[in-house]
Amino acid sequence: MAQLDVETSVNKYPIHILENIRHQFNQYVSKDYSAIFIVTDERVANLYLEDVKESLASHPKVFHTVIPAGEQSKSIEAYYQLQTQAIEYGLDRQSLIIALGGGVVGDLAGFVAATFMRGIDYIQAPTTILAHDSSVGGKVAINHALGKNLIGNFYPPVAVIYDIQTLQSLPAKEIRSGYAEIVKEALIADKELFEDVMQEKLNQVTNASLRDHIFRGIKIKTHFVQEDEKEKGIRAFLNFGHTLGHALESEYGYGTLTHGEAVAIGMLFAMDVSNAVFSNCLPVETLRKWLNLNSYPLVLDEINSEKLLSRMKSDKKVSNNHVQMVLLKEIGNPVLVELNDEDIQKHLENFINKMMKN
Ligand SMILES: NC(=O)c1ccc[n+]([C@@H]2O[C@H](COP(=O)([O-])OP(=O)(O)OC[C@H]3O[C@@H](n4cnc5c(N)ncnc54)[C@H](O)[C@@H]3O)[C@@H](O)[C@H]2O)c1
Ligand SMILES: O=C(O)C(=O)C[C@@H](O)[C@H](O)[C@H](O)COP(=O)(O)O
Ligand SMILES: [Zn+2]
Repeated sequence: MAQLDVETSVNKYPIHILENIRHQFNQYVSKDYSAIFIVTDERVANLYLEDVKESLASHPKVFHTVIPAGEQSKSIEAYYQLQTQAIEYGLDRQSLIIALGGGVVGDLAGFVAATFMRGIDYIQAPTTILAHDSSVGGKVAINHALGKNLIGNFYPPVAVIYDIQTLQSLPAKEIRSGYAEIVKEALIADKELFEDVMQEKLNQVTNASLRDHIFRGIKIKTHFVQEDEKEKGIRAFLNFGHTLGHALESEYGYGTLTHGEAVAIGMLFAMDVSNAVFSNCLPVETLRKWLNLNSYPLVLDEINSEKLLSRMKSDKKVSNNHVQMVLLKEIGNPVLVELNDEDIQKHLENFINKMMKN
C-alpha cells in the first residue's frame, strides 16, 4: 500500500495506491453522502463496475452510468447527458461522483462534478496507466472541435483510489499510451527514471517495475501540482510534448491517436526543437529507438505544418498570440520558451520530413 497526499488551495486529498482496493471503496467513501453516482465507460464497466458497486452495497443510493469508451466522450453532448442524469437521479450538493476509468472518464466526470450545482465532491478511481497522471492535480475538461481540453477547470478530487491490479487487463496500446506520460515526467524531472524506462520492453515489464514507475511518476506529478496548482508557472512543464501532441489529436480527429501516442510524437518534436534552440544534444535518438521498439505510431501522414501551427495557436500556453513550448536544457531542466511562427513552421517542416523517412 502506498499513500501520497496532495495539498491544494481548497483541500488536502489522499492518493491511495493498492492492488484490489476496488473491493474496499466502502472504507474510503463517507456514509454521509446523500447519493453516489458512478461514471464509467463500457469497457471498464464490463470489467470492474460490479466490484465497485458491491463494495458500496451498504449505501442506500448508488447510481451508475456507462459512457462510450474513447476520447470522443470528452464532448459537450456527453457532459450534458451526465448533467441530465445527475439531476434525474436526484443528486444534490451532498452527493458524490466516482470517476471509474481512464483519463477520459476522469476528465469528463470531474468536469461534471466541478459544475453540477456549482460543484460537488468527486473521487478519481483510475484504471489506466495514463490515469496516474490525469487523476492527480485537478485538471478536468472536455474537448472542443477546435482544441483539446478547451472547456474545463481546476477542481481537485476529494480522493484518488488507484487499484493498480486493474492495469493487468490493459491492452498493449494503452500500456504504451500510459508510459508516454511516465517518460514525460522522467524527462522533465528525473534522469534516472528516464534511463530505467529506456531499458524496458513494454510487453515484458514486470509488475514490480510498473508499480515503481507509476509511483515515481505520481510523485513528480504531485510535486508540480502542489507547487503551482493553477499553472501560473512550473506546472506548465507537465505539458512537455503536449503543444504538438494536442494539435495532432485534434487535427487527426479525437481518438485517432491516443493521447499518449500523440504526446510521444510531441516529445520527439520538443526534443528536436530543444536541441536546435540550445545547441545541445538531448538523447532524442534513444527515445526514438525506444518508441519504435515499442511500436508507437511515429508516422505523420497527410499533415502539414500550417494546419499544425494553427492548431498550436489554440494551446492554453499561448501568450499574446505567441506559441510557448516546454523545452529541455537538459533532462530534468525544463524551460518555457516563446517561439515565433516562422521558427515553429521551420521546425515543423523539418520534423515532418524526418518522420516521413522513418
Ligand atoms: N487531467 C489531466 O491532468 C490529464 C493528464 C493526462 C491525460 N489527460 C487526459 O486523459 C485522457 C486519456 O486517458 P486514458 O489514456 O486513460 O484514456 P481512456 O480513458 O480513453 O482509456 C483508454 C482505453 O482503455 C480502456 N480501459 C480503461 N481501463 C481499462 C482497464 N483497466 N482494462 C482494460 N481497458 C481499460 C478504456 O475503456 C479506453 O478504451 C485524454 O483525454 C487526456 O487528455 C488528462
Ligand atoms: O497536469 C498538467 O498540468 C498537465 O499538463 C498534464 C498533462 O499530461 C495533461 O494531458 C493535461 O490535461 C494537459 O493540460 P492542458 O492544460 O494542456 O489541457
Ligand atoms: Zn497528458
